[in-house]
Amino acid sequence: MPKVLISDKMDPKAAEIFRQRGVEVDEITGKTPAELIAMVGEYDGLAIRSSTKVTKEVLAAATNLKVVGRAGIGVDNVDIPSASAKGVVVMNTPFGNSITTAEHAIALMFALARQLPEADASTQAGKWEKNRFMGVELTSKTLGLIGAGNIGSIVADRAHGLKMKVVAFDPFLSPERAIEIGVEKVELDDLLARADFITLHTPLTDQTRNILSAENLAKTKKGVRIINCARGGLIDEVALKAGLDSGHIGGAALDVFVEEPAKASPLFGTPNFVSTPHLGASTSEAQVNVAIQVAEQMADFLVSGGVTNALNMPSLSAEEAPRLKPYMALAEKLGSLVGQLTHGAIGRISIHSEGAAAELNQKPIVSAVLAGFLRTQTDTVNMVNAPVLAKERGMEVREVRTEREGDYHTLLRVSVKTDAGERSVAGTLFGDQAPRLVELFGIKVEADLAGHMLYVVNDDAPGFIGRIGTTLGEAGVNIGTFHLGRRDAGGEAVLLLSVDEPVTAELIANVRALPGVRTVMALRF
Ligand SMILES: NC(=O)c1ccc[n+]([C@@H]2O[C@H](COP(=O)([O-])OP(=O)(O)OC[C@H]3O[C@@H](n4cnc5c(N)ncnc54)[C@H](O)[C@@H]3O)[C@@H](O)[C@H]2O)c1
Ligand SMILES: O=C(O)[C@H](O)COP(=O)(O)O
Repeated sequence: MPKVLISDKMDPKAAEIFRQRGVEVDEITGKTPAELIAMVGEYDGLAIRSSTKVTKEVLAAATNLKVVGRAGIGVDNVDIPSASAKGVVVMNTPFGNSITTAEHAIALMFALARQLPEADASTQAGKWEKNRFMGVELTSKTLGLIGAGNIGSIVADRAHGLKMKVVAFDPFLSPERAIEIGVEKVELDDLLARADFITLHTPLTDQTRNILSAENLAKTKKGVRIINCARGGLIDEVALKAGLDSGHIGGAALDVFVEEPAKASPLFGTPNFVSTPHLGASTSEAQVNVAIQVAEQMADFLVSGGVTNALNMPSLSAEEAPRLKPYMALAEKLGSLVGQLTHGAIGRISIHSEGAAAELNQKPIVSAVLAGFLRTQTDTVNMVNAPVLAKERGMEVREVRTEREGDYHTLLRVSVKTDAGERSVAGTLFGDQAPRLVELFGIKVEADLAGHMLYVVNDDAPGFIGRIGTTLGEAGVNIGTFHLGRRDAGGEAVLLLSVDEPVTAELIANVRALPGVRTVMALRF
């Protein structure tokens, strides 16, 4: 039974779903990195929010880990390259807390417009400072969105209801989408110059880090109010403090900080500064959503191989998984066969799906071919890291589909281009389930690729089969299956034998010494 650790505070629905789906679950929150490292080895899955840092060190200690599930959106607390290199799938729940976070941004915008936290503190202190607090209306003001994805577009929708004009800076926003969500797409400098309120909704990347730098803050309209419910690090906090102190910035509300937990920011106590402790996603509705989603996604993956919302692997629905599974087994075997039979650098690998195979999601099939191929070069490859490793090794990966059926109702062909030319192998599924090799380097064969095998290329001549049978018999090696194919009578022939025990170097030497033998190799599947 797979075992999952929930290491951050999560709605109880998550544990309930794991148990219902046959996944054992421990909930242990608040552990130090060292404590997490000591315990993570026993788990197949790790369910987290933003507190648990899934570092390279944690991943190195996670010897059984297959999946990290983020109940939320941001995955900047997960070392995704290290997870991919280790073959660990990383998934998030990209929509479960979007509305809640957008609402928090709107709440902070109101808090700034009417100085609600300061007015509340003063009133509860018995001061009744009615003349001290003078707010601004939101109606007719310009809201500048930096990032107009899921959350940014919900903020835009709510802002329209408040009769605000919305301008957006997002290099990846298409003009059509901008029209659809009712925003004016602008350049950053234009936004900075025009916005009365600015709200940030981008991930933290090398391009967005410090997007509100001292220089850019200086380009804003005097009195601008700024809200950040996305990630600390998008705003230069020192420059923000200076802008608030000088009065150029009329107010700032941060839900997220460069250092979290933020316990001693120089911004604390600054007039017109409002803060919350990373509460963007903290509503009961959002927490139930993300807990249910993450548990279902992780259970799907651990129990039936379905992949949803993975950041480092193609999606594969739990419904698709059973249909794709035999294809992935075939793809991995074909990849492994060409990997074992090919020597030297590979310039290009092509994966051609024909007939029924062409109707399927190709990404998992391609990943499986690459994993099978690269497993002959490295032990650490799997479906997650295979495309990355192939790229690192300079391999060009081509995907071709032909929906028309050829000789077989379904066929996968894997071709590799090396210095010696292009060679290909092809396989089908018998009864839509059992993988079978049907072509090997242009020669028709029909073989099951399983266990220990002996591959022989020889001259097609009478008596050869008897001689090889005798050689194996004398070595005490039992033959399981025997598959033959030949290019033409008297020409090149191939022989694929499955044997019950590993093929020894001595046996290979004995077979190689037989008359007419051109190539002998041991294969393992
Ligand atoms: N405070 C919280 O509790 C909380 C809750 C949920 C999400 N978040 C954070 O909010 C952020 C946005 O979430 P989302 O769901 O809207 O993500 P999203 O991926 O749907 O949208 C992000 C948008 O940023 C845009 N973008 C990327 N690079 C950009 C750049 N250089 N300049 C301008 N725009 C750029 C993208 O094109 C995209 O449209 C994430 O970082 C997420 O972690 C915070
Ligand atoms: O990216 C997110 O989903 C938010 O930052 C929420 O983080 P949390 O789950 O720690 O509240």
